[in-house]
Amino acid sequence: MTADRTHETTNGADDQKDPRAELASLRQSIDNIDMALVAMLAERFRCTQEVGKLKARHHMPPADPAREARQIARLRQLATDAHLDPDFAEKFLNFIIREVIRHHEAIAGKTGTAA
Ligand SMILES: C=C(O[C@@H]1C=C(C(=O)O)C=C[C@H]1O)C(=O)O
Repeated sequence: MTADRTHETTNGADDQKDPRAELASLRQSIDNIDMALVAMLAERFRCTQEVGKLKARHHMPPADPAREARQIARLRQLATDAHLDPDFAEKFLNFIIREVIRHHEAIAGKTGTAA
């Protein structure tokens, strides 16, 4: 995409900015945020894989509903404080946790008592 510079202005008013340049700039920020999200998710899954191995070794259940309830309450409060929809934040965390539990079940099934 090429930005058309003919609409550039020096006063910075939103309605006088080149909309294509503004869109490209916002998309650059979105791409940076997505990169950080992927890095953070990868790091979270690296930790939860270790938890899964630990649990399998010590015959602990893959899921911990009490811990999840505390996390959801905390995340909902954080979301509210950040002006993010807490229902969306809860759904997002539940989606991730379901995947983690699936990994833990797979680790327990694979490693059995010898993990
Ligand atoms: C990671 C754990 O295992 C499961 C996954 C959780 C998570 O992804 O945050 C939380 C609780 C457990 O159901 C844990 O027990 O801490």
